[in-house]
Amino acid sequence: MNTIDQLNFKDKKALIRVDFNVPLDKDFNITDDKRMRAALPTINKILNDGGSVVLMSHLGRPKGGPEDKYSLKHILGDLSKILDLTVKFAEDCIGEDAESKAKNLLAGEVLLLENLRFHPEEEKGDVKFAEALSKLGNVFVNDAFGTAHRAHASTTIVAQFFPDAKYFGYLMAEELKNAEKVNHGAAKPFTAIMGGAKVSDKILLIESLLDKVDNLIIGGGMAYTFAKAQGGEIGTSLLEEDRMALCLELLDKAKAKGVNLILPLDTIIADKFDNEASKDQVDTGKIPADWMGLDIGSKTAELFAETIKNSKTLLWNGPMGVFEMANFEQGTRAVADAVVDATKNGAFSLIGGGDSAAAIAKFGLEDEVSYVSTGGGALLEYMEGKELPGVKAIMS
Ligand SMILES: Nc1ncnc2c1ncn2[C@@H]1O[C@H](COP(=O)(O)OP(=O)(O)OP(=O)(O)O)[C@@H](O)[C@H]1O
Ligand SMILES: O=C(O)[C@H](O)COP(=O)(O)O
Repeated sequence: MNTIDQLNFKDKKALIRVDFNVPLDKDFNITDDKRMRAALPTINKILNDGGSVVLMSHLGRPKGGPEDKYSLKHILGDLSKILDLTVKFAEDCIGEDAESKAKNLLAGEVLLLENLRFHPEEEKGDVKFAEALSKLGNVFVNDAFGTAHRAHASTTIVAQFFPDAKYFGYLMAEELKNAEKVNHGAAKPFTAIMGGAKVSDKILLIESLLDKVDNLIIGGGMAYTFAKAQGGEIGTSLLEEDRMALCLELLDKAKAKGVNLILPLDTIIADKFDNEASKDQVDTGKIPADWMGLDIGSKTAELFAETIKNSKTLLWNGPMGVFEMANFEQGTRAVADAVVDATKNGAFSLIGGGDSAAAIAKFGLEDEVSYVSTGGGALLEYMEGKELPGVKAIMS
């Protein structure tokens, strides 16, 4: 793998694609800076070699033009603090000002470019736009694992302007190494834990996992569509009616492939979507009308934990309930604790997806699992067996 270890960056100007798409609150405070910290080893290696760094990223999903709330200037202060130097800023990611700031950058200095997605050409993968970006450095480094599934100008197309000078950053290499441990040659028993809101987001992943795993645990909002498809009553719980037939198909496929597909037995129900709602615990297929399932029940938590603790490889994507509300976080916490126990007993545990990573961070367990990915969609697509365009562009 072509990583930055193969180059001494002395007097080089590295154009680095990072994924600084971090969550901001309404006052533009960063609520989780993990993705920024994860890029530090790459940036520091280049600076320590005596090189300079031009950072490019997107933030959010602007509608094709500048929008203040998506400006990367909001993260400039934190980035300077984390790097312990004053990061410079270019108010447009291409053009004269960016070019002259990049050109005048001295060894040890860092320039951050404004949000790439303020130009619609970025998401279109426009070649001219990519060429304009390529003028800002003489080596291209891709360290944006979280965005590697997008064939955008800065993640993919720009690489063609650096045929002999394109490298993976350390984060990218680490993410791929850990994802690979699960994707190929995972130690058995291999258990995947799927949760989150929707079946439709995870269909391809579930289908591809059925060829690899011994156990497939399904919790979270998506479990109610399975319950309803099996003839259960689910009240006002999350339901994707048009996916019920598919759920039955997945159950059949799991059976045919000898995969132990485990669904919730019981559910914590609420009379409204509110932390202060009235609560009760019932069997998953017997939820009264007007009540909704917001977490797995205690029997289910025990059942899931038992399977998890007996596993040697674990992939977890998606929370078991509405973990953001303290009264409905128990199931997710129980699964997190079981993943930690299994890891202590020698299992390899990979946590992926924005919300599962947020849950693990909320419980303070980030250092107790094997690896927490910075990727959401990118990790899912990789696990589905798709080639990531951002990765391919460096390899080819
Ligand atoms: N029973 C439920 N009812 C309603 N919402 C739920 C339920 N269980 C989980 N959720 C919600 O699902 C959301 C997470 O779903 P999502 O599919 O986005 O998870 P993820 O795969 O971890 O993250 P991402 O795909 O964003 O990287 C959380 O906000 C959580 O509150
Ligand atoms: O948060 C992510 O998953 C990445 O930054 C990609 O963002 P996108 O889904 O808006 O392309």
